[in-house]
Amino acid sequence: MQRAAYGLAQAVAREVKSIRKLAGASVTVLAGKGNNGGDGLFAAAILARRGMRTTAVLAAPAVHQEALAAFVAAGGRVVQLEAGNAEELAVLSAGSDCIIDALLGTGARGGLREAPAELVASLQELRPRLVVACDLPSGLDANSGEVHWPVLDADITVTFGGIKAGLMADPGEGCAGRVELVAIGIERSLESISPELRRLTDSDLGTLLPKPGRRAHKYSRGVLGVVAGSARFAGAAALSVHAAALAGVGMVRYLGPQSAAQLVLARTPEALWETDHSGRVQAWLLGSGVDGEEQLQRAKEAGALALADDLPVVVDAGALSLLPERCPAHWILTPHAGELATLLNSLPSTGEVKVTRDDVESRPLHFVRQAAEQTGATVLLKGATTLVSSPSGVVFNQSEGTAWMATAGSGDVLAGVLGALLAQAAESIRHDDGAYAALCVDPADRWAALAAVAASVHGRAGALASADFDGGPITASAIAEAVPRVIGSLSAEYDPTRP
Ligand SMILES: NC(=O)C1=CN([C@@H]2O[C@H](COP(=O)(O)OP(=O)(O)OC[C@H]3O[C@@H](n4cnc5c(N)ncnc54)[C@H](OP(=O)(O)O)[C@@H]3O)[C@@H](O)[C@H]2O)[C@@H](O)CC1
Ligand SMILES: [K+]
Repeated sequence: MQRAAYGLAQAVAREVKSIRKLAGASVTVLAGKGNNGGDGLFAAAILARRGMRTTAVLAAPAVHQEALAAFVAAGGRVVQLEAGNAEELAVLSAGSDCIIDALLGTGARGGLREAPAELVASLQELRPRLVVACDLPSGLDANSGEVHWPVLDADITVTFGGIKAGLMADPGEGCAGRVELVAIGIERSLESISPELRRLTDSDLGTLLPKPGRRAHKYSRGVLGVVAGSARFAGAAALSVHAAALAGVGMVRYLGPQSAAQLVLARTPEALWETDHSGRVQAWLLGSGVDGEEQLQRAKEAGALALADDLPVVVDAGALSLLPERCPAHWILTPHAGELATLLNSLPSTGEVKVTRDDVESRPLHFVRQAAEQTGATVLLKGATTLVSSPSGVVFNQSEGTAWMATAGSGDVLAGVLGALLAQAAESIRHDDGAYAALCVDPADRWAALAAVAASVHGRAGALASADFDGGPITASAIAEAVPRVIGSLSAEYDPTRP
């Protein structure tokens, strides 16, 4: 507890010092009855000894006794939250330079209630200057990221021992601000526990990104078959094919109506327009912008071929209604929240109660796992934080993008990037050359890991494209154009171990 409190106090002191002098600055700790409140009070005691004006708002009649005694001994002021004074204390708290939210931690059941809920709801409206959450924002479920409102949005969450899954999955991640990890001596014992969620780092991405061998040629690099776009949504075809080409695929075979093919070839002359399914491919991308009987039929035929040949497939948008009864794990579905709700409702196993888009947005981790388990496919749920669930229940998540990426065509670019990675890795991933094993990714979860690589590359490309405009808005085309730079920055030019 002392290590946790010290780490929390250090983070608060650093942040306050970036705005004003520490001595004389004010901090209010909102303290609940459990050890989370204890951490907050011990941290505030350290800050009081460093010259800060400290106030503790006690949210329960009895709080951590030792921590309260330390706080009082350090000169802290104590006020008791009661029915009737929540608004007054919200105004008092919002006037301080920093608020530490230590109401509830990992021992919470459900969210804030009664006076603490009123206090936090009022505070949220008052927009405090700086909020630091102790371990996690109070009201957030540490294991799932589900949120019991009201929650005080944090600028920084200082979390102890390990990053909780709830800080990496929406909507929780959206309330947590920047997450900082403080070591408290339990890290070794956590190593044997398999994590609820995995996030790939720069070096993981560098390891898993497919790279050509030195004597590679276009066919050995992987060919992607694409059934995307339609006369109505020709742009989706152009974007997904272009993104696939930029993500390093050996070649793209495009199947679709002439009007869409013209746009595809104008944008990506490297692609081939095919009029039947006979050309060899290593992976398929089906569905982005697919509309109308004729193009749906092409997607269906490609899906049947992929099943027969045991090839990996990206199943996007319009093709999500074409799933076989049971998909293999190397079929990667890429729905957004609304599409995932529709997909779940179409499955016989979902039952009577319909899933809505709001349900998926409130419990994305739960529903992405459910979809993967019920379909047998790997499911990539698009969002500010993208979650990828393997049918085994192992979930990866990546969150490198920017809000500007919520723009038309962004999903088509992601589908293209993922298709390109699948085509390149289709062979090597099955007999892992060591890369997946080195990262402790089970064979069953390799497809999910590769999909997470695609989500990360896409997110990073969006962030990079926006940075080119000083953080300004971007188009889906700009995301695609940034993909080679992201891949270049993460991986070597070629793999010396491959022919
Ligand atoms: N684990 C570790 O190794 C370390 C943990 N550390 C710290 O401990 C924190 C976990 O502490 P914790 O277990 O005391 O839980 P916490 O959330 O503070 O209090 C829960 C208490 O409140 C109550 N309560 C429950 N729900 C409620 C609700 N909705 N509304 C109101 N009350 C509610 C419930 O009491 P009950 O009502 O059951 O009597 C329960 O006893 C963790 O987040 C981290 O900060 C660090 O110091 C480092 C080492
Ligand atoms: K907290």
